[in-house]
Amino acid sequence: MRIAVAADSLDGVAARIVGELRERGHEVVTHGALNEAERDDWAWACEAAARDVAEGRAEQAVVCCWTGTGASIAANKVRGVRAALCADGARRWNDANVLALSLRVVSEPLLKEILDAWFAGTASTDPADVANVEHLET
Ligand SMILES: O=C(CO)[C@H](O)[C@H](O)COP(=O)(O)O
Repeated sequence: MRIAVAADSLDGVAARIVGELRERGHEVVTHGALNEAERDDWAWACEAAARDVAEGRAEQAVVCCWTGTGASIAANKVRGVRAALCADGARRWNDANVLALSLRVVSEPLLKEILDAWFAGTASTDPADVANVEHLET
């Protein structure tokens, strides 16, 4: 899978995310502090990763800032993106296509668990769940 990853700093598990995804066989596109050619402020970096998903250059994205909050806000302003701030059930109930992480809170062991759960998860096909997700596009 092609995955866009954005972070506003190299603190915490930021660089580890890229390594973990590559070890799982994914192709990674980097933004922000992970890409020296780009602006590293969270509002710009996380929007760029979200646009990769919305415009078909990536299937999923992982966006990070210190709290994860700004990352999720920046990603969710992009139409077609459903960013979840590291929340239980995000893939199944919300068909989320962007994972937002807090670099402050997430340890390396927790990062591995989150990435395993995220990429093993699939969206619910229950009509009520599908209707909720479709309504987000309207
Ligand atoms: O969590 C964040 C935004 O939600 C930022 O990572 C945090 O505010 C730090 O930003 P900066 O390094 O630019 O001061």
